[in-house]
Amino acid sequence: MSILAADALVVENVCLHYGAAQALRGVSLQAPVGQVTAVMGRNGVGKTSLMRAITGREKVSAGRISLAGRDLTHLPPHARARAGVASCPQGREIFPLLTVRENLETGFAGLPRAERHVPPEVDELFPILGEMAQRRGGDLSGGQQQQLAIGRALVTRPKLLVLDEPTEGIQPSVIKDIGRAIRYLRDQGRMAIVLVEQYVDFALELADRIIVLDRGTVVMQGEAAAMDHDALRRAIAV
Ligand SMILES: Nc1ncnc2c1ncn2[C@@H]1O[C@H](COP(=O)(O)OP(=O)(O)OP(=O)(O)O)[C@@H](O)[C@H]1O
Repeated sequence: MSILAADALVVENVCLHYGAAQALRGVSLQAPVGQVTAVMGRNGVGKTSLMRAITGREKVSAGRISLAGRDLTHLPPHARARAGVASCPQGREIFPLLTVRENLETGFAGLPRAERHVPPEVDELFPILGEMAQRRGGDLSGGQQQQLAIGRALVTRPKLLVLDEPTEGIQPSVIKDIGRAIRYLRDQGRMAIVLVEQYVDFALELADRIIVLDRGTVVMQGEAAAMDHDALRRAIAV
């Protein structure tokens, strides 16, 4: 394994079980700050399970997860959030009855009082959130909800941003906005970004590193630019 930046996400030999069924079998990966690490693979290979292991929503049965040198493996999700882990989960989990503004403010919980404001980059990246500040989360389109989920994650000033299929069910113009936002956040160099993505062109456009899972194990990984894209497409083709 290569020598790591001290602020990276490091996943080592993680196993995860649902009862007797094993979803992850010794998965290891590293996601450095200032890079997008895309996790790809067919349906049901364990991508969401890996994201839930990283955010603490599922307990691992073996292995270790650390961020910036801090062991997170046995911390509950709220403690990982305080340690810098933010997630935009599959399904987005917007609070439908809260306003857009209130949804953003739910990100304040783990912050010191002086930092409880929405960072200006959220409005710059997603102006629609300002325009719709008083609308209920449930009234937003899927694409707007995805932007809100990313905005809410940014409110927590994360060191690690986990995005589980942000393009799923979203129209092309909003996919472009989301891609632009991810690229901007990567280039700011303040956070590691882990992206689960089925949409190959979007992943190839954004990813610095790609990891392919199959049946709970890593079957390909490397720098996106150096990868054989045809082999990649074959590895994830349904
Ligand atoms: N809560 C659960 N209980 C039992 N089995 C589960 C649970 N969640 C996922 N699984 C199983 O674990 C395996 C990995 O699922 P997971 O959702 O992590 O895959 P995925 O690659 O994210 O799939 P998709 O692309 O469809 O979201 C699958 O066989 C799935 O059926």
